[in-house]
Amino acid sequence: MKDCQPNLQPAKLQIYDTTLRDGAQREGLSLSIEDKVRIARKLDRLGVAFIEGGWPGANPKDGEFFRRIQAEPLMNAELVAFCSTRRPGAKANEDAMLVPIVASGTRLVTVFGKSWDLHVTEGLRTTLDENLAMITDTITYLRSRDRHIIYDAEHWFDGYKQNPEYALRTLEAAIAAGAEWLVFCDTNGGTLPSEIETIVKQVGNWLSERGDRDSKGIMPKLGIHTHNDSGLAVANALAAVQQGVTMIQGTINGYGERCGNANLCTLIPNLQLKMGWQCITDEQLTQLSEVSRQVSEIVNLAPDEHAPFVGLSAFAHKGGIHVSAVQRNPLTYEHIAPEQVGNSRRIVISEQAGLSNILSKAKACGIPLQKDDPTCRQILQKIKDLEQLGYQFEAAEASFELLMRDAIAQRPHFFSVLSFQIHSDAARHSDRHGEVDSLATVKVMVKGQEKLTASEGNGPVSALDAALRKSLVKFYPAIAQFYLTDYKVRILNSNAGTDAKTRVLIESSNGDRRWTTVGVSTNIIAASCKALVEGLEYGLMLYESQNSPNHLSDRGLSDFIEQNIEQNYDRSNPNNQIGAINLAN
Ligand SMILES: CC(=O)SCCNC(=O)CCNC(=O)[C@H](O)C(C)(C)COP(=O)(O)OP(=O)(O)OC[C@H]1O[C@@H](n2cnc3c(N)ncnc32)[C@H](O)[C@@H]1OP(=O)(O)O
Ligand SMILES: CC(=O)C(=O)O
Repeated sequence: MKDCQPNLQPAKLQIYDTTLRDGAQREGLSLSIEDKVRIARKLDRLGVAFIEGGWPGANPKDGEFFRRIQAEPLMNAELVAFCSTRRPGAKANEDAMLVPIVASGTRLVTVFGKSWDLHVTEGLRTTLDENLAMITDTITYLRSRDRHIIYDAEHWFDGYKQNPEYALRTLEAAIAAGAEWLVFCDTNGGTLPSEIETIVKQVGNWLSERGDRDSKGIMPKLGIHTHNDSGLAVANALAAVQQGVTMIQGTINGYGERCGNANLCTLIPNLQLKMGWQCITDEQLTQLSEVSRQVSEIVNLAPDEHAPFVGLSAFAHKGGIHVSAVQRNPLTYEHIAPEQVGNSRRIVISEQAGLSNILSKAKACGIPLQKDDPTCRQILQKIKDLEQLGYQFEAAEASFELLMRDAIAQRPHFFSVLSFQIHSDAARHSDRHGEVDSLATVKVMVKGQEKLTASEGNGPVSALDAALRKSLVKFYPAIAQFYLTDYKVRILNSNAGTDAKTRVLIESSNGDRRWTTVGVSTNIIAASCKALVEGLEYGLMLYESQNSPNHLSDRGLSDFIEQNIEQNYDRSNPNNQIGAINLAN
């Protein structure tokens, strides 16, 4: 009877990804066929065992997706089609819903059926016996078409709690019809880990006993599918694994209906690194952070920067005490090595920093600073003073690097803004949204020449940005490649009303790298100007370091700066400071 035992101690867990089906049921997420194909290929490389591609026939995209994958099959994962049991009162072999399922050509089909009597009588408005017949009939039909069946027992835990006898009868129907997998679904996401453990254990025992009685029965394998409505989807999936299930269903980044599904980016590392189960290879695990970010890019949702394991901040250290300790031994503040999941350690600069943060950042920028160098403490004090004034450097790493280089007299000087004026026709703006309504005039000192330039824009900051670029591009053609990728404004003391201080964060890009700069002022245009100017300076510094003959060394930027710094540049000269501002409006 050994082969009738549930598979309680497998060598390998099988990851079943449903990003393309349940993930796509998330509000605000919509996938094109091209998106689905790109995500499927990434999942395939990541090493998941199964990819649920969608419900063929439910919409034209899903059918087309299966055709596309058939034409160029996956390398590792097995593609699975998803559908419900047949409609009440119909026959499976006559149900039009099942035609595209068979036509999708997959070996495996996941059929979801009702386990909860309430759903049968209320959701389907049919009888309990008819629901059993729907399960039997659908699976039998698909088996007759040579399909192998994963049976998703929808609302398993709620159904079992309300009416265990009926819930078990639905499983019996699925097993008798030939389902190879039984997947327990916490569809409403309201179950607690302790309940999951108890119920999976009871059902596992029931299956074992039943297997002992039924000598011809092939014992199905068990799976888990959890939703996150109580914030417990991952914990619930882990609880089920501890009770012997071997298929784990989930989605990348936890996308899914309502609050989402079990997040595979959290589940896989926990299973593999904490519990010792092999899900994907160690090498594939190192792709996890990248896959998480790429998928969020494809679905056009901002990545969760604080996501466990794969988030940008998952290994970011901000407190000076943490940074100091983590540099001595990463185990002090890291539960795993970030590289295991393809993430990396980051040191964040802020008023919470200590010397260790500064030294670590300086090293990363190729700036030779020593702990006993008094400049180090001066930089730290300056950060704390500026953050007190409203600056924030943890997001503005480019501004922080410029500040460090300033402190050690290694900041290259490209230009200075002598003055600027902006004229905004706000009345026109409200009438004709999006049209040019602002004019900026900028006077800069660049390579010994004073240049006065004017430019228009569809707002004061856009006009100022355009005027700055226009005045500089002749001297620094690389500026033509720079563009703004993000502009964030935060009012710091809103109780001061229109006198409030404003912090502006500007993200710039050269198409290859992105960098962020910060400006603070009671005048939003002055704050924007500071951030814009530093954005241009940092971009030029990057460009010239990469294009200087010596740039290929690790210290490319520092070498470049040492060679190019304008020793005679006098920062105490008021003409070299930004801030001579006149606003016409
Ligand atoms: C837990 C889950 O996430 S299950 C997956 C849910 N995913 C989706 O619903 C997305 C894809 N769905 C669709 O595109 C559509 O709902 C379709 C094409 C499947 C069905 O569309 P429609 O025919 O318009 O039905 P509708 O969307 O109103 O769904 C209700 C119908 O589904 C039936 N149904 C619901 N669950 C099941 C089931 N397990 N077995 C059989 N029928 C079911 C209901 O009885 C009802 O049928 P009725 O209208 O004949 O009374
Ligand atoms: C099948 C499924 O998606 C669920 O029960 O949540």
